[in-house]
Amino acid sequence: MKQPIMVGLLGLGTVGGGTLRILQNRVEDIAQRLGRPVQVKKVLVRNLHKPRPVVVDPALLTDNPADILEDPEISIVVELMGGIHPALDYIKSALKAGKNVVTANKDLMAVHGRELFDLAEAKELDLEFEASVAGGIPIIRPLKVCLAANRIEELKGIINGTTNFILTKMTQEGSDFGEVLKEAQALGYAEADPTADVEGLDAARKLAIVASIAFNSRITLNDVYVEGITKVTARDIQYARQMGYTIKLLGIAKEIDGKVEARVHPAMIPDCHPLAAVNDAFNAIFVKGDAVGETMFYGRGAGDMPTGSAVVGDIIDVARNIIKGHTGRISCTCYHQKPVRPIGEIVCKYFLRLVVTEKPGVLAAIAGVFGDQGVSIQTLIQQETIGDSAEIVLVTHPVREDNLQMALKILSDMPSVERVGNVIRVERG
Ligand SMILES: NC(=O)C1=CN([C@@H]2O[C@H](COP(=O)(O)OP(=O)(O)OC[C@H]3O[C@@H](n4cnc5c(N)ncnc54)[C@H](OP(=O)(O)O)[C@@H]3O)[C@@H](O)[C@H]2O)C=CC1
Ligand SMILES: N[C@@H](CC=O)C(=O)O
Ligand code: NA
Repeated sequence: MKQPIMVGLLGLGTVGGGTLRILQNRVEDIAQRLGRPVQVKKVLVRNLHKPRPVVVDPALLTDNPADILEDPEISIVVELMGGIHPALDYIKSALKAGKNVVTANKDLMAVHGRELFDLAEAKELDLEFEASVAGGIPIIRPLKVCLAANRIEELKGIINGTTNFILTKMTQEGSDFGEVLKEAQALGYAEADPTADVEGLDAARKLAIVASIAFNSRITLNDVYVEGITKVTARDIQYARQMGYTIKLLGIAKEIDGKVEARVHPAMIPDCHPLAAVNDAFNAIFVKGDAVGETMFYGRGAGDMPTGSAVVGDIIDVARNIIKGHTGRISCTCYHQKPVRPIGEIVCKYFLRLVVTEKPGVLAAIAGVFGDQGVSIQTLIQQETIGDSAEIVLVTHPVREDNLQMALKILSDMPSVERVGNVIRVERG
């Protein structure tokens, strides 16, 4: 057997554990596929004495990054630590030292992607990151390779497992938000800081990465409009069900008239939409291309083995490129710089819940404000009296977001409007 391809792992937590387990389980098959074995030479961790989720020879573990970054035998560095620092410096050092890189780190790729690609390109090295978006679901390579013939028009999907798990349990079992979040953390779905999941940042990072590839234009985290799920209440879910809708945290990116729109927020989607049936920690992404039409990618978006599956797929691909002497073949595909459409310019329907003082003429006054701002009401769902107040629940016709926000601002300043209960965008499908 020929010399092994040597790998250094940075991190042995949830994803590192899954990755190492798959490499151990598939060692012979991988060697057969490549004609050369892949061997993990060192694994960087913070705490050498912590129990590990996988059987690992203690001699492999190190807490010194130089044992990997400065080892000339290691040709693939696999970064599974997460966060920006020190992961960014380690990846840059690896690339500068001529090592190929595989990473699952969306925090980094959504902000520092350009810089890392420039380094990799200059050295003709691979920088692969399939696990960074939608865990085990193949989406980066399909967009870069299999769908390269298309002009992508739209991407729409559920790209955060933790929030989908929480919303599913709240919808199906009426569970409490905090309890389900703890469960998602125990299952290894959540980020080290789960605020990134529930506030929509994790999904926004993933959307920035896939939108950049889909529209061949660099979209960074700052370009993505973000709202998380913390304001979604049992009452919103109950109204959605009554109307035949399901609430999901969606990532949506579109190119319209040369501008790219990228947003992450809770959305109501019809129960008959395929995304409404994507439950628990599963993810799904719709991609619409001008030649292929609609495609949907579905699977597990988080967890040790599914994410490890994507990481090991990248390792095998990089190893093959090393063997054939053509690393760096598929690099950055952002050769345009398209303007980003501000959220105020989007047009959609809105579900609104307003709490107002119960007295004659209030509904007419609200309708007047909407009329002045060009917001037309499609359906008045409910007007329920609660003590001295009334809850008005309605869905608008499609309207520009700027107009809706102006109407809400005027309404909030009216003494008879006690509060805006919630505003949720309604996606038609
Ligand atoms: N969890 C998931 O389902 C998914 C995660 N990802 C991404 O994968 C990456 C890893 O996530 P996950 O496995 O969940 O994270 P964990 O927190 O479970 O694991 C992180 C690992 O990195 C090590 N580590 C962290 N910081 C340092 C440091 N400064 N020096 C040395 N070692 C360090 C930790 O060491 P020690 O164990 O000693 O503390 C630990 O082994 C992240 O970028 C995440 O966003 C992507 C898709 C899905
Ligand atoms: N925290 C993430 C993990 C995968 O990227 C999620 O919940 O989807
Ligand atoms: Na993926």
